[in-house]
Amino acid sequence: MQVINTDIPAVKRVIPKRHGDDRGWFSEVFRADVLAQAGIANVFIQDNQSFSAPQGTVRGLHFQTAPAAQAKLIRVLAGAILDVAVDLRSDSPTYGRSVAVRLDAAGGEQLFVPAGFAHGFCTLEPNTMVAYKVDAYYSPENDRNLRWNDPAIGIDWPVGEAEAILSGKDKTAPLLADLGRVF
Ligand SMILES: Cc1cn([C@H]2C[C@H](O)[C@@H](COP(=O)(O)OP(=O)(O)O[C@H]3O[C@@H](C)C(=O)[C@@H](O)[C@H]3O)O2)c(=O)[nH]c1=O
Repeated sequence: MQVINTDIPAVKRVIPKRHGDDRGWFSEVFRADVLAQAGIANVFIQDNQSFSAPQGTVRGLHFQTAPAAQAKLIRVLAGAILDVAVDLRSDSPTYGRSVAVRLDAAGGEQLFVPAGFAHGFCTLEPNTMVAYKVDAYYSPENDRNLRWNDPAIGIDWPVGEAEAILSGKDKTAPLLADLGRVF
């Protein structure tokens, strides 16, 4: 398992090793000790899974505020996504900047997104299944969102507003400038 910093070093790519043979492959997809050595010592306590039928589904951008702020470890079980993290740490030199990484079932790469970031993804294939671990329980009172295509963030999404499929609440999410200090 390799752990590689992205352009925002707190967000990390996690690349599990695959042991291939005639049957297929075997992979350790979660190793607390290896991740801790690489600076990911979070205790994950909830596993989530979502299925998106249409390609071009956008979920996000989402985060939970304190005391329920969540770190997430994301992977794709079927299909592919462009996975995005936006830095919302107000004292960060990269505040408002984002990183985007392709995650797919074929490659098995994962993304670690710490607390202090908004997270979202766009499905790049139909019938995409995403699984992620979080280190704080779901808390509807602390659940917040941020506009996926806020020009102030400038994420290079693979779909435009006309094609993207979003939940009602994500369509009308606040802009970064209207969020205030959240972390
Ligand atoms: C996130 C979540 C939702 N729910 C419920 C609330 C609602 O009725 C239904 C669907 O919720 P949402 O529309 O928020 O689901 P979704 O848009 O898939 O939300 C997720 O998006 C990605 C990008 C994330 O990063 C996640 O943390 C989460 O916010 O599931 C839970 O019961 N537990 C949870 O942990």
